[in-house]
Amino acid sequence: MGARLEAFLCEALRYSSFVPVTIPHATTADVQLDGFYIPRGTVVFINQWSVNYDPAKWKDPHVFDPGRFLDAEQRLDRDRAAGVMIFSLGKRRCIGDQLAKLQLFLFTAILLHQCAFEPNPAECLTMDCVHGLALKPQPFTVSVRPRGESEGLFLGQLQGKET
Ligand code: HEM
Repeated sequence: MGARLEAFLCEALRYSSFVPVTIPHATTADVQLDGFYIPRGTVVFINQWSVNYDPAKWKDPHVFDPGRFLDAEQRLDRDRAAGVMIFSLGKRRCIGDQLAKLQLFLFTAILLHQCAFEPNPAECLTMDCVHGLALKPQPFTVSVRPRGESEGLFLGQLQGKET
């Protein structure tokens, strides 16, 4: 279960690429890179979206497929997971990446364990987003209800039993 959730989150980060380009930086010296000359003081971004949708790196990049991160034994393929670029690269890469991944895992696991989600049938779901430094989903509504009431799966009930 843990590996499947991790794979799902990797694919959500790759597919959404919700930080499509990184914070701008500038070169501090003239740079020669892959045949390109970049003069000192040039503003540069990393296009994370293009890395996450590179067909040479990802099979069918426009398909949402968490299974691409699982190996034959259904374990998380850590090399492949590390290939997703959302926290940038280099000296100024995000320092909160491990904390962010941990929070995403716990947050999603608890929500999925405790709640059932249903989309609003009156709304048409879309991957179109509101553009900015980070991409945000278009406004949408969702029904959330507690899961497993009769089975006593609620966190509060479980905690109540322990005390
Ligand atoms: C999924 C969540 C997150 C994403 C996608 C993300 C992504 C990024 C990106 C793309 C950068 C820019 C790197 C660059 O300048 O090239 C960045 C920088 C940074 N992030 Fe995050 N971040 C996330 C969560 C967090 C968290 C939870 C923290 C702190 C606890 C954090 C702290 C920082 C800091 C301090 C920088 C600036 C690093 C520097 O300029 O040296 N981030 N992040």
